[in-house]
Amino acid sequence: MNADNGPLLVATDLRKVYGPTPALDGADFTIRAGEVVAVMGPSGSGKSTLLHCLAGIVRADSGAVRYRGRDLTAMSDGERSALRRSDFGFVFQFGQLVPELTCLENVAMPLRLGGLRRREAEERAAGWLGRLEVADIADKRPGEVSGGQGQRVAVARALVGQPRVVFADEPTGALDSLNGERVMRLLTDAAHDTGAAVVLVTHEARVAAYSDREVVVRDGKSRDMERMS
Ligand SMILES: Nc1ncnc2c1ncn2[C@@H]1O[C@H](COP(=O)(O)OP(=O)(O)OP(=O)(O)O)[C@@H](O)[C@H]1O
Repeated sequence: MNADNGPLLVATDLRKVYGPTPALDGADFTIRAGEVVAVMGPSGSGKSTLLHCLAGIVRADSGAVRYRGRDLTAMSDGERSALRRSDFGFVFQFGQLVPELTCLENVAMPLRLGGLRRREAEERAAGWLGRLEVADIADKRPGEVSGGQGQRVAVARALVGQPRVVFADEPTGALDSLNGERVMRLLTDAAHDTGAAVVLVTHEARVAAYSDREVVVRDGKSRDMERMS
């Protein structure tokens, strides 16, 4: 199904309430392999909740999330975490690197957790640091590098395991515009090269400009024109 670039991840009529607050109120979403889709909308509209449901971090109250034909909402917690580790990568706004580890060790960590030997994991991690143009800070700890460098390390860590989908929630939110654009260019180039899809939550038009397509969320509702029957 995906070999011919069919939908990779499809969400239908997602609903989620937090107490009296409807965070999602009938949200649809579709992404294909290799596509970069920006999820846009005002603050509090439900963008992050949608991303968390798509990634299987949060379970929607109703609606379906199908990933390569499998319904995420019907999986056990263990199955969903295994899927997240094997198929998904994550980049958040900040605070995602382990402060005690070097940048190289941070990037190698997903591979080490997957059972790869240290030497091979670190060789691959070094390759990704080079690709993200931060090879020179491999031995520094996250507290010793700039915000832009740290985000490039986080992107390397998200991509090192060759995920099929990268979930990025305001990945440039803490960066100035020059560094933000650099991170977006490196993230989208790397994703296009590896064929990974990117779900990019942002409220900034200049960040969304790096996407192939935009989905707008308003009051927990999203319209996805690409939705397949
Ligand atoms: N864990 C939670 N507990 C309670 N309410 C929540 C929780 N997560 C989200 N909400 C509420 O759900 C609604 C949607 O939040 P969400 O974070 O998805 O919006 P957003 O569009 O990503 O916002 P922002 O752009 O400000 O990050 C908001 O009213 C928010 O307060």
